[in-house]
Amino acid sequence: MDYFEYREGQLWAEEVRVAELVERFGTPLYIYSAKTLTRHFLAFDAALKGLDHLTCFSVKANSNVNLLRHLGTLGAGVDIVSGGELYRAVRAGIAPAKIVFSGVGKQAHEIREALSAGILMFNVESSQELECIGRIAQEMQTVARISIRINPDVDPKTHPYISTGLKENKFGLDMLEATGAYLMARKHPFLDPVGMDCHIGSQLTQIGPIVEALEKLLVFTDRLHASGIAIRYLDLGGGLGITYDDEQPPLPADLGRAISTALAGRELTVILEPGRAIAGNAGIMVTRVLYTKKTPMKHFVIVDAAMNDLVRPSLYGAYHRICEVTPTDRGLMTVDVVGPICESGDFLAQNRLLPALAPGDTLAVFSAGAYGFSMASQYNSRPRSAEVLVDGEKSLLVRRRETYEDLIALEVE
Ligand SMILES: Cc1ncc(COP(=O)(O)O)c(C=O)c1O
Ligand SMILES: N[C@@H](CCCC[NH3+])C(=O)O
Repeated sequence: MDYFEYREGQLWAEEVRVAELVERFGTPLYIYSAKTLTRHFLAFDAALKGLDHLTCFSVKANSNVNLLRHLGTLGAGVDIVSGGELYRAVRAGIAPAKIVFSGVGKQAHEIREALSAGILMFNVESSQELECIGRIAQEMQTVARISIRINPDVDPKTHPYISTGLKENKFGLDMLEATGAYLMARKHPFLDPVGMDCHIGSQLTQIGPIVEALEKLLVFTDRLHASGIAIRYLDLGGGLGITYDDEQPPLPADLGRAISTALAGRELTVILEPGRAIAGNAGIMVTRVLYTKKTPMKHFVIVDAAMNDLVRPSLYGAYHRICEVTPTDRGLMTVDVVGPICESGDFLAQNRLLPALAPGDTLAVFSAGAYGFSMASQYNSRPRSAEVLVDGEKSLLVRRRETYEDLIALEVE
């Protein structure tokens, strides 16, 4: 459930008219709902009630500092995958003790930065990375808490580009190699193996694969326990899907119940790293129709947002619901909604039934709060859009629209 709704013949973001935000800030425009973020974050918190737990929002889904700060005030930790994300998290006031660091290619300077900050733990993705963290921790004379990311070889039944827990994927270690890594870490004076991690994929619409992975991990923690390695943190990653179209993904409460059942009697702190399930339906992107165009084959609606603003349709063929900001009763037409970028892959929707549109109309692209702005680029030298955070009747510009000067600011002329 989210707080974008049609009332009095127009679209509202909480208590603010979307049309008013468009007048103030222009298009393309990302609009987030603070109440929706809160609701989704608290749903995870409630789902894990009764268990020691930490919900670490996945910064890659939406890395706006203001949004991170909002989640931080609710008690969120974060999952980061780069020094840049660490920088954002610290700027947002996230307690370092609530930060976990994932990713297959952590660089030496990023490891140093994370150790200096005092993060909770590194989710280690290879034996070489573990050695590197050990070396750096020794140089810095500090102990690095680590968790090994296990690749459980479970099919998450999602888009192949965002499936991460199959043995052909680059993520994590298989259990044999992980055993060696844990034994190495146990002996190392500057490594403390405190956790076990897995993240099998994103936009998961079934709970079964997560439970299958969890059960494999629990068997492994028992084996390690027998070798004197006590796992304290079990990080199950993110991955819960959201409704873009007609999917009915499991709710955080379903996941919570499955975890509680599987963990019965164990003393583990559970960490989850949701990104999309918290931010996805807490954001929309608004765009304006520039032109319409009829060819012998198709009707095109050319809008001012493009694949540089929201790449998911082009990259994954992803579906995003698109509706008029101010609905009309014009007749329906099948159209492609396309952007100004010089690529045929630049579309927001294909063969979509929409009311006959005209230049100047505004459209809301829903479910754009996760992997929307965070994946935006300046391709075709298009300044990136503005972002606004709405909270009740208040609206705050949390990132201004880029200018032409911004486009070349880092270039050396
Ligand atoms: C390690 C890790 N944790 C968490 C997430 C967040 O996933 P999601 O947005 O599907 O919850 C991702 C992205 O898939 C990830 O790679
Ligand atoms: N970027 C993806 C999700 C990838 C998750 C990253 N591990 C999306 O837009 O759906």
